[in-house]
Amino acid sequence: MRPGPPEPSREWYARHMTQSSETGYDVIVLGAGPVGENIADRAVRGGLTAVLVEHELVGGECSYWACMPSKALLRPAEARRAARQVGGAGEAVTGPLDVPAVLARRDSFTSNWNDAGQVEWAEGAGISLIRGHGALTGVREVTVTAADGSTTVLTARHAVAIATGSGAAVPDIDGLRAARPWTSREATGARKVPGSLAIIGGGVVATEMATAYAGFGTKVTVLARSGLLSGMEPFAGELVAAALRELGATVLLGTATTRVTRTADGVEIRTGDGATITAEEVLVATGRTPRTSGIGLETAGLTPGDWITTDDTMRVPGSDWLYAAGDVTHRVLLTHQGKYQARAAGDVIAARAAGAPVSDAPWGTHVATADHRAVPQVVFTDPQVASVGLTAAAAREAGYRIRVVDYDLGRVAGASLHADGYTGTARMVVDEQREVVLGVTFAGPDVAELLQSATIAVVGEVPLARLWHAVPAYPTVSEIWLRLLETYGRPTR
Ligand SMILES: Cc1cc2nc3c(=O)[nH]c(=O)nc-3n(C[C@H](O)[C@H](O)[C@H](O)COP(=O)(O)OP(=O)(O)OC[C@H]3O[C@@H](n4cnc5c(N)ncnc54)[C@H](O)[C@@H]3O)c2cc1C
Ligand SMILES: NC(=O)c1ccc[n+]([C@@H]2O[C@H](COP(=O)([O-])OP(=O)(O)OC[C@H]3O[C@@H](n4cnc5c(N)ncnc54)[C@H](O)[C@@H]3O)[C@@H](O)[C@H]2O)c1
Repeated sequence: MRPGPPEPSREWYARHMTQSSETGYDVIVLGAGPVGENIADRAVRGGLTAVLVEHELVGGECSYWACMPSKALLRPAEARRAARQVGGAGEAVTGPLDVPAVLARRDSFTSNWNDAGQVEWAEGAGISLIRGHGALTGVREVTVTAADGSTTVLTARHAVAIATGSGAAVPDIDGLRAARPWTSREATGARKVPGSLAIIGGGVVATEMATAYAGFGTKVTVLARSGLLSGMEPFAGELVAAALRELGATVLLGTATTRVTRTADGVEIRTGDGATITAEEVLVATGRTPRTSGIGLETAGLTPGDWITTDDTMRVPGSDWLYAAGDVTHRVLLTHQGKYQARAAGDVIAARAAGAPVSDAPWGTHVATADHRAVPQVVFTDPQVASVGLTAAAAREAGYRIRVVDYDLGRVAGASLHADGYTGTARMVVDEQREVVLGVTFAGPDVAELLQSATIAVVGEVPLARLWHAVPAYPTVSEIWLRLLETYGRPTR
């Protein structure tokens, strides 16, 4: 079962190539994922010309093999669960998921792995596009090799921005590569669901895909070498592990994978404690690797295969023309944060080109300050986990004097109305010295939309005394804010 989109053919490349005699642009952007698109867009809005170089699909990983298809696979089971958790409605939802319909809906979100819509958007935004593999070949110079082997040398008047993203990392586990494992691409692009699926990893991809496939009725086994979602508050991973087990998945924590073998029936996996797990397919979900090989980094004094370090304006230190943003920088591997970096990069490139003032102090127009301590993320498991800012452990490690406030989400009136037997936890991490919120985590059904309130509190460094005046409507789940504030106690200053 090797699902997913076919590689674009030569004819396809030829049909979609933007023919252009123009090879000089103000800005060249390598990689047309969500981040590259936004760098180009901001540069054009700033009065510059920009070209995107893309060797696969315009829209990148997020649109075709990551955010969108994964959420499309998760949402139907979540909607079904939500209805079933409300007495009176649940009785009307008795059948299993219609898996072919779920896959068909997923296909509509990936436009059947056709990027015509995104190409149209780029054209409308005044951005040029060149199909092919791009590589730096000199200062402000990129050479693009098309599928037919022809090359075009592009020169940039102001900047080259690298937004080539990341690919799935396949760790050096005995036999794993030879066993032809699924990566996130096959898991999000599957045409049929396997009867059983083993998942190596305990992070975001592992937990989301375990939730999706368990919801389809696949027999899922998660092999996590430590806990689940280990960078988050501990209760998040515990809640997700319990929910996965309730869905029928086997969750093995503290379990190393030592060998993987493909057999006639699927795969056989040996664990560190000597057990053998069998499954039809194995998904490796153990993090990402930068797409920085074969893109000429050495011409700029950087090391191919490494993540690219930048300053907060996304410029590579020591260079006045080379920028990078998105996954390839390893700052934060999330679409929304990469696009935020892209807006800073596109705007600062335009400002520098115009000789305009650059606002690069923390929280200025041209910097991605939030990357350091105000990153929002939703894990779309069921229950969901939504977090922003520092966890208690990270805040302590950073030297803050903190107070941790926990509250049982199920005790909030709006939550009990939202779902019968609502179970969840909220945590607020407070900087005791300034009495501002450093981080918030919500874990529970449908908490995703609560997150932006927390992000605003963290980024705005809104004093708790003022937050008392942000009154949540009754009876919404947002009343969790009132409960957290009451539990902390009203500041007197
Ligand atoms: C399964 C999964 C689910 C995810 N879900 C979410 C989510 O729900 N929310 C979220 O915020 N993030 C999510 N992410 C992370 C998100 O996908 C990435 O953070 C995001 O795609 C990064 O965008 P990017 O533009 O930096 O890179 P990419 O999306 O990887 O795009 C890079 C582009 O560059 C092109 N390219 C690379 N090298 C070259 C070259 N030499 N020449 C020409 N073109 C080149 C590639 O073909 C690609 O189109 C998920 C990731 C995975 C794996
Ligand atoms: N909803 C979302 O926002 C979303 C969804 C999916 C992915 N993503 C992003 O994509 C990125 C990649 O996700 P991911 O889950 O692959 O990475 P991750 O970093 O979240 O998790 C990697 C997991 O693999 C384990 N691991 C690493 N090396 C291993 C090895 N050699 N053997 C066994 N286990 C090993 C780690 O312990 C961890 O549990 C993440 O940074 C994530 O933020 C985001």
